[in-house]
Amino acid sequence: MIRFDNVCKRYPGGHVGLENVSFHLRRGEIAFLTGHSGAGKSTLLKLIMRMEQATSGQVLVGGHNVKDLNHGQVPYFRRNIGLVFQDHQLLFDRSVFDNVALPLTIAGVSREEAAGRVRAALDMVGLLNKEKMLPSSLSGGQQQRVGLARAVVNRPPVILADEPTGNLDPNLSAEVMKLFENFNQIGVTVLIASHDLALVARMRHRVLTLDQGLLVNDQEVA
Ligand SMILES: Nc1ncnc2c1ncn2[C@@H]1O[C@H](COP(=O)(O)OP(=O)(O)OP(=O)(O)O)[C@@H](O)[C@H]1O
Repeated sequence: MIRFDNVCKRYPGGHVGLENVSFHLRRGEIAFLTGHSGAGKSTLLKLIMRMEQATSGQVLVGGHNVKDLNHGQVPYFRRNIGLVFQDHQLLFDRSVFDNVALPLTIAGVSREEAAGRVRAALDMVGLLNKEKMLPSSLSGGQQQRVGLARAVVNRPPVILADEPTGNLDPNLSAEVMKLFENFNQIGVTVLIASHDLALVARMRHRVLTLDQGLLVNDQEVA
């Protein structure tokens, strides 16, 4: 589903983002991406999203080489990928419902059709009874779950998460990780960047480890 073949990324000024990285995340797989600050985790996720382009090597997502996408195809390509961030980037003057509906509104889905999908997504993250509330009245863990519902409302085949539990305490982090596992169990391919090594170890999934742009470890779970 996501394949990197000898991918190098150099930023202007010669900064190394990634150095000769190769791996294959199969359809329906779940994996973590770890490494110290600056190791290249965000760079790797941005290359999958085509927010950055490889300097050399190939990035394939769903069998498509992302470098072949033209400007107009990129927004459609990105609808296949649900994104979850540490700071969840919610709109604080809109209700939970409107926040989750946003990707559907942008895609031109009617409000009636959107309503069913939004409620299904909120149900999956356990927030069905909060749809009319403003994000500011929710806890940090609940806000992160709104972000997760928004990421999956389009039913994307892939979810990418960048430090999704960075601001959460250990119990809430475990709850959010459980939700990623639930999505994975219904067939979604999931890649989660996290520097929380203890949490990653407890989850017992494949771990890709970056160090100064190099993929130094790719550990499958027995
Ligand atoms: N736009 C950019 N221009 C120049 N260098 C960059 C740019 N973005 C990232 N880098 C460099 O690429 C390297 C990898 O950065 P990246 O953000 O991918 O690391 P990371 O593992 O996600 O770090 P963190 O955990 O701190 O977010 C770093 O040396 C960084 O300084």
